Amino acid sequence: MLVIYNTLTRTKEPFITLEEARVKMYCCGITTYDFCHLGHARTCIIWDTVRNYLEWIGYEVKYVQNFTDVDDKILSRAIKEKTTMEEVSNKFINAYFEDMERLNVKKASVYPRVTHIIDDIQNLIGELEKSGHAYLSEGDVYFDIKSYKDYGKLSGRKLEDLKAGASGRVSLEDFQKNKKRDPADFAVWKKAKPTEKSWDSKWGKGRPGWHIECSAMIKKELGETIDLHVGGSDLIFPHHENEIAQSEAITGKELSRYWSHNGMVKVDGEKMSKSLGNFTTIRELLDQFEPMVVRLFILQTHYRNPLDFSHNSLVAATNSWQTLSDGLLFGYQYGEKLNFKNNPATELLPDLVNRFKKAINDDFNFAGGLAVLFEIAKNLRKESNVLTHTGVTTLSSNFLETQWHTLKSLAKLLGLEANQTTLKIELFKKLTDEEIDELVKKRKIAKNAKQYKESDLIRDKLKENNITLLDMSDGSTVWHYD
Ligand SMILES: Nc1ncnc2c1ncn2[C@@H]1O[C@H](COP(=O)(O)OP(=O)(O)OP(=O)(O)O)[C@@H](O)[C@H]1O
Ligand SMILES: [Zn+2]
Repeated sequence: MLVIYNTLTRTKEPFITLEEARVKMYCCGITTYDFCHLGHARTCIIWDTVRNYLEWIGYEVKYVQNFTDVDDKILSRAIKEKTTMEEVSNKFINAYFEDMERLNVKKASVYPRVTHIIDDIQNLIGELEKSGHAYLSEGDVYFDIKSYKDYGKLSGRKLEDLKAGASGRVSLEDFQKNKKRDPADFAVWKKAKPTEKSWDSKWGKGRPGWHIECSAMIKKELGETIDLHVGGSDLIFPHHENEIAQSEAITGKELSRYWSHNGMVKVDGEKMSKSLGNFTTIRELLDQFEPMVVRLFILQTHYRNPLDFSHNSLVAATNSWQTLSDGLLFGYQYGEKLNFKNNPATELLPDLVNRFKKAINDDFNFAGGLAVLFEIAKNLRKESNVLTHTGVTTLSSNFLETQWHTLKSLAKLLGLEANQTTLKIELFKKLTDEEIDELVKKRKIAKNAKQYKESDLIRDKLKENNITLLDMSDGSTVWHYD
């Protein structure tokens, strides 16, 4: 039985869905004003893996992730680059998909964008206003926090603390100017300056506030109550608290049964973030490390804990990936010699599967699941050494194939794959310098054409031949033997 830590109740609870065998899941996505960094990658990889797992244990999952494509930061970038918010957003949404594909993050079922659902957002604000939960003030519409008695239930914050501005995130300015009734009231609709991109509304020209978009998107795509709402822990307050207030004030029903939050990626103890300038973009990272190394690095730490990023921690993950990929490549290397049947319907080894499931069923302990995979990978590597040195193995071919198949299937579920390629590079064959140069050239062409799967594959294949590539700042690539 799967149990999940619920931020709302601060306990682990059995996961029981609203409808049998179905999960309605929502994740707060990115604001589209820059390339994604490792922090964003963590959030996306964790919830992608959760979604894969839920599907594997038999749920049909509708997974919705939004793009915030209206925001002050997008606007200021558009002004700086003399372009539109739409252009800026499109560029970074495309970049997002490229990065995620490389990290093996599956596409969500739907990606709503703020600019596509302005009508729904306005309708929701209209409902809030009509029911006395929101009020118009000088062109802005604010949510009236006092009108919702449960405010603070997710974060455990008290309204009195918020009033005192204790959180440091509540703007007192509008309150002091008498625009807001309460310091903690937040904007659901913001009046636009004449030069800004805006939409007509009954409150005048303006744009939606940040929090209201998620309430509107959830309602539109998933309904009044969902099973699982996820996101980074930095969003618990105020964003998720405000989502709850807006949605529940109207429906009187809970917005989500379970609230799950992943910990932050940190650098020297501080959140990796654009504003602090301590971030490493996914693409920068993938110039140095294989995508699977990044994915493994993330899954090795429990999702609720903070994750410290350093170059050395990724080097350590590279070594772990080497072990795992040795196991994952076993059948490709020796399958022919050992007469593997390659039957996709091969049963997985039940004992290993049960241990893997037991770990993950305990609040998505992927690290526990990985421990099972490492055990299999090490066994296979041992056999691989025996085969290389003696040419024979004492274990039955059937047993080895089932182990390999189990490893491959469970690793795939975690998004970890060491696929054989259509590229004709023979494993462990000594490549000539010319062959290596040719492959480096091919990789560059693939990279320039944004065919990252292909370019990553070439680098991985060279790595398997103990050749490391270094991308230099002048755009050239040099290689050396490890
Ligand atoms: N350092 C981090 N570690 C883990 N998750 C993060 C981190 N930074 C942002 N996220 C998550 O990524 C998702 C998208 O966030 P969003 O686009 O709002 O980022 P952001 O807060 O603007 O980023 P930044 O703080 O770098 O400006 C959210 O679920 C958020 O919780
Ligand atoms: Zn949200």
